[in-house]
Amino acid sequence: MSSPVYVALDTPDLERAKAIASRVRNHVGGIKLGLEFFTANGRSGVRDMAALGLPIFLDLKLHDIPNTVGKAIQALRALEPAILTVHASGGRAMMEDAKAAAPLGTKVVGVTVLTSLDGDDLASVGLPADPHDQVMRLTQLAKDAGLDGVVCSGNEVAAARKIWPGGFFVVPGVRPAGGVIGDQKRVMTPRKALDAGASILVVGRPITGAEDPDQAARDIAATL
Ligand SMILES: O=c1ccn([C@@H]2O[C@H](COP(=O)(O)O)[C@@H](O)[C@H]2O)c(=O)[nH]1
Repeated sequence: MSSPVYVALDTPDLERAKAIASRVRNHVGGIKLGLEFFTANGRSGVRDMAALGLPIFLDLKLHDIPNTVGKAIQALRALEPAILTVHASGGRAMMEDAKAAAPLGTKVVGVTVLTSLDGDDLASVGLPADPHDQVMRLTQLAKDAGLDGVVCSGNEVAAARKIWPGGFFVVPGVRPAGGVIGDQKRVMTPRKALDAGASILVVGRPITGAEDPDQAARDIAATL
């Protein structure tokens, strides 16, 4: 069975992304490319990374009016990513258009509440100050809109799975015990996040920022 770990290659440097991916490829299940990589390297960069042979998670977190998001996804269709993200807070119509525009084999998942946010952050933008409630609300909305799953933290995944037993749950904010937290506020260890119901785990800096990324990926894999 392939690893549930997707390594987040958050760099604008194509050669660095390729080098890390080549080093860790036997200990991860896929590659996650986000805005930093995509704005620097575009679709050709994604194709170069896909040539390494691992599934591609294109984490662009699209968030705009339904027509714009749908057209943006149409422009990405040829890349056939395994997973693609939109913000669930963009609303039901936006998510419906996103799913309709995506290739059949692409899982479209809705970002609920970013793992870098806590209750105070939510209150400061006028949302209910409980990440848990907001994640549940957006999980239900994503399900109703026909998406494939959601992104949430390990703290909410068990409850979200109760709402959506067949959903695909992406959990970032994953930190091996004792690791550096950085800008992440809602975190969990890889083992606990899987036990709580994550379908896949997203791990960036604990692997890419390690002195030996290969060993860091092995160490995480050994805990799963
Ligand atoms: O809520 C979210 C959604 C996406 N992410 C992305 O995951 C990785 C996490 O990187 P780390 O270095 O392991 O913190 C990063 O690419 C984010 O854009 C997230 O962290 N939280």
